[in-house]
Amino acid sequence: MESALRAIRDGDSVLDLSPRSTVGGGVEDIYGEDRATEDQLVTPWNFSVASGYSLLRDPQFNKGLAFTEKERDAHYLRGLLPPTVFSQQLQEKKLMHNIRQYQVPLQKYTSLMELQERNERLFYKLLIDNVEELLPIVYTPTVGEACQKYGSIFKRPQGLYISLKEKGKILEVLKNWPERSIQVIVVTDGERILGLGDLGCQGMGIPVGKLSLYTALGGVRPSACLPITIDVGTNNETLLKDDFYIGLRRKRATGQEYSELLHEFMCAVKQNYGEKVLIQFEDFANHNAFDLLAKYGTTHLVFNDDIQGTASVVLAGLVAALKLIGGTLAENTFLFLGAGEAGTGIAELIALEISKQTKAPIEETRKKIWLVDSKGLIEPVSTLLEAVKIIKPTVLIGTSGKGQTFTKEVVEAMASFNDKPLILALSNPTSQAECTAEQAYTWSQGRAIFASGSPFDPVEYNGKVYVPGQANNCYIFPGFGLGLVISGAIRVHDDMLLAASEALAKQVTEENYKKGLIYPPFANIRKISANIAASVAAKAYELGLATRLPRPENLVKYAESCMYTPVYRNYR
Ligand SMILES: O=C([O-])CC(=O)C(=O)O
Ligand SMILES: [Mg+2]
Repeated sequence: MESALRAIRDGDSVLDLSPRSTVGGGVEDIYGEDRATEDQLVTPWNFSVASGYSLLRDPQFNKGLAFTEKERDAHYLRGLLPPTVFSQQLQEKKLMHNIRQYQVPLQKYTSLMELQERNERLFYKLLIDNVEELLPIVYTPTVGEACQKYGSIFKRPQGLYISLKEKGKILEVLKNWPERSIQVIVVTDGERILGLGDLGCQGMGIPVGKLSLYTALGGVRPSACLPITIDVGTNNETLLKDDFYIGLRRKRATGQEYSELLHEFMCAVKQNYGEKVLIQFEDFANHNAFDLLAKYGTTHLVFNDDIQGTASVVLAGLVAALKLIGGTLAENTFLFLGAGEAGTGIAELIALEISKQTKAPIEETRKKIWLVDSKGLIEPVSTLLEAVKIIKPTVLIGTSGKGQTFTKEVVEAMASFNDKPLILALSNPTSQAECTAEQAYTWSQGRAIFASGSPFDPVEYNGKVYVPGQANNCYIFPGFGLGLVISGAIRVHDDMLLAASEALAKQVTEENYKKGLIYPPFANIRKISANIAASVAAKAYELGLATRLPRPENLVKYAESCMYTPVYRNYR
């Protein structure tokens, strides 16, 4: 019943997930409640029409001062609001004015989170209309600081917490979440939050932030998004001793204890939401990230943003950069600092793309790609600087999670044998960036093409303004996920990552290139996402992995028509 209501309410929704009619004219019992026997537990959900005071307290429906005179009469709001009626535009103007008064980014973050919990549509209106200004607040880098202080700033839960205490009961826990038509889950276990390390249960800020971008940038409706944190403990001693820590006070579970909880979770998700729910893994530690992707990639619709999303966004930047530096991908030599999720993911995708372009086997194409980790593992090279001097890469990519590792000497060496060295400092947040934009431009005498994971302001050097790019996976994952959702895809395939990459690179205009940009501006991100979604969906159909049949003819138009818009709805 609830999903039927939801489908009516969200006329602009991405997919109609209302219960299917059966052949006999009845309604399919998707949640198995009609068939439940006495000893099976069901949740006694009760849904009613919100009005009056409770309508003002419901973030999905609240419009604050924007309720019209007619709505105030019809919904028992008289006297509960001051007499003036504001437009959504005026509300937006007021809020942006207020947010700009705060000097401290974390204050901006908490005020935005409070808005999200008070008036969801207004929150998304702000985020969409002011994306370049607000992205660094709700997302990298401020979200990192928010996670570090999550215990202190925690007010209301914004997602599901599944801890070892819930072992054996995960399906029940999923049923406690008030929404049932879930299309995208972002899940973390908090072990490697950005480049900040193990933040345990406080990692929740990441799934919450990523999903708000799924809605704002990718147009997946908010009620279909579910943030989840799996709490198996933390090895962060500071948090374990912190009075305000919100998670389990124990060391991380590993081995069988860990994999059993995750397996129960993965099974419960599929059982509860079906085959087409996308599970995005986020900020797991390396070993678990690779294992989970390999283990569930063949049975579930899973996507690891740190491995696959980052790979796709970086490949797009490289393809675009070739317009500036010339040559083909295969003619370049790549050196990575950091052989974890991002480094390995990017390296593999570059090798795959080169192999497709040149028809050379991937074992061959991997040979132009070098990875160095923090211990300098390629014998006999022991430092990054030595590696740079010996390998003479054209492209240097930092994915080590450690700040200030692209030193002056390293950048100067890159600039000594490259006319336009391509330098990507991808570690997040800003404090972990391998070098700053200013350092890259100054040390290369303004010749570097630079992009970073976290945003940097434009830099003036020798009277010229350089605009750095932001090679962040948020260019890819919202559109990628939308493409999976609108095609009803049931598995992710590497060719979809290549399709997304290509679609993103195509969005870079001549005007952008003239400014030295290898990524398009975020201001157009919804159009970019629709194009990425269309390419990913097209690939899903081509590979026979799509279930939404027949295939819509114009996939870009279809993607656009599916995207959530945050304008207020009128209430009867
Ligand atoms: O969150 C971001 O900005 C990018 C990302 O996935 C990470 O750094 O883990
Ligand atoms: Mg991440």
